[in-house]
Amino acid sequence: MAQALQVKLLDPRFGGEWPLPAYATEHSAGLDLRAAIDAPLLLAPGETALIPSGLAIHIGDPGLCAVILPRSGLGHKHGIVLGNGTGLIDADYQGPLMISTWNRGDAGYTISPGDRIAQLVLLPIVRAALQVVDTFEESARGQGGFGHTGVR
Ligand SMILES: O=c1ccn([C@H]2C[C@H](O)[C@@H](COP(=O)(O)OP(=O)(O)OP(=O)(O)O)O2)c(=O)[nH]1
Ligand SMILES: [Mg+2]
Repeated sequence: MAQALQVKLLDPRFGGEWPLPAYATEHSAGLDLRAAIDAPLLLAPGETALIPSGLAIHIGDPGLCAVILPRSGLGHKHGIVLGNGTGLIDADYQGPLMISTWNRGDAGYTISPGDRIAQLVLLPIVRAALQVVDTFEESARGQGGFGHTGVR
């Protein structure tokens, strides 16, 4: 069962030379985001560029968010990941979806107009109603973290 999601097509190439946003396979979790640029963009090693997706969404439901994630092929083979790690799209955001694209690799990479350079995943979330306390009920983990359970 798919979740209705309002989307504005900000770039006129959608519905023409670019198909409407769609999931690549029947059970893909991510909706690929395209580089809505007008000319090829060479990202030098270490360089970051904020690339428009040509889309705007309005999630609206505070029980949902969306995240922008790298595509594994671009990330692993070409070092093209996100400058902000993971993009979080708030349910009340109505602006253009932007992709912070970072070349973490050691070779230049050229992004062409319309390339699918990242992906969007819609996720359920729970917002916290914070309760300030002085102590927590002791848990087995306590304050252990950052590898305190070892690696083997
Ligand atoms: O990769 C991203 C990350 C965020 N956004 C948009 C959607 C999101 O709802 C908004 C704010 O994102 P975030 O909260 O991460 O940025 P901020 O630095 O906290 O900005 P703000 O103070 O506007 O919340 O920016 C994008 O378009 N792409
Ligand atoms: Mg924020």
